[in-house]
Amino acid sequence: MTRTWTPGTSDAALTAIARTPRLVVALDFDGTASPFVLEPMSARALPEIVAQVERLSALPDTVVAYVSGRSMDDLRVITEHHDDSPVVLAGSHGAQYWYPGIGLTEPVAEARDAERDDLWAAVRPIVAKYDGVEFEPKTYGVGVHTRGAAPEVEEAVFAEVDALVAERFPQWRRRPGHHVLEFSSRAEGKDAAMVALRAQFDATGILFAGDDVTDEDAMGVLGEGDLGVRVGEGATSAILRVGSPQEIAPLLSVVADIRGAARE
Ligand SMILES: O=P(O)(O)OC[C@H]1O[C@H](O[C@H]2O[C@H](CO)[C@@H](O)[C@H](O)[C@H]2O)[C@H](O)[C@@H](O)[C@@H]1O
Repeated sequence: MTRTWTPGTSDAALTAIARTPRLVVALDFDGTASPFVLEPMSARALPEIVAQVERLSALPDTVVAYVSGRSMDDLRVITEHHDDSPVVLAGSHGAQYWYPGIGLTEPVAEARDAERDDLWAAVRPIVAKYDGVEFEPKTYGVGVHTRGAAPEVEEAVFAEVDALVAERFPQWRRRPGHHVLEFSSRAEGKDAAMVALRAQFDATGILFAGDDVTDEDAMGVLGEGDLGVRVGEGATSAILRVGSPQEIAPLLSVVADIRGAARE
């Protein structure tokens, strides 16, 4: 049963995750660390969340990761990430990883670049026909954005792209999101990212926060000792729910306060 967390209140689940011996704090980016904006590459994490990410990253046995559907190159830009950062990145819904001291890890499977280029070439003219619809090239596929489009336009362009992919690229994974429809040649979801981060850092607990359908892949593999936090409305298997990205900063602050005090 999901319960709503209100900033300024205590919660046993936050206390428990803060006290886990080796903690990974994994944050979805768009809609969780960053409020939605019209232009995808202008999205940035809220400054108050960045401050808590820095606090948590400085604590012993504590790792912070952004786990996103963005391609890694774009994720590094919008998180203002640098080569000396302690922050881990998982991009392309868990198909790409950047670790401190290691950098970008090798892809675990071949990219299907030629097929992806064919997909781009087929999708671009569809997108161009509709007002307010944008094309996002992605390392393993494509995103079709409709945040700036009328509802009937969104319905029409998604139907047309769906029909194209069903006919020519039927194996590609479909992911609907907030005013975006994506297709990827890679099957990994954020569940894979939880497995990878747990193994990489020998985590005894993962705090994962996310706002979207794709984030429920991650929520679904959290277990005893972990904590899922859903941002905003929607069906979820998370333990806690907050109203908006603005409530993620106080939540992280509670965890950092308890964890910092326990390690003094
Ligand atoms: O896994 P996430 O980090 O949540 O990424 C999911 C998709 O987010 C991006 O699109 C969303 O955010 C945009 C910027 O705020 C917004 O304009 C758009 O309407 C949203 O759907 C991103 O562009 C996609 O590549 C991500 O997969």
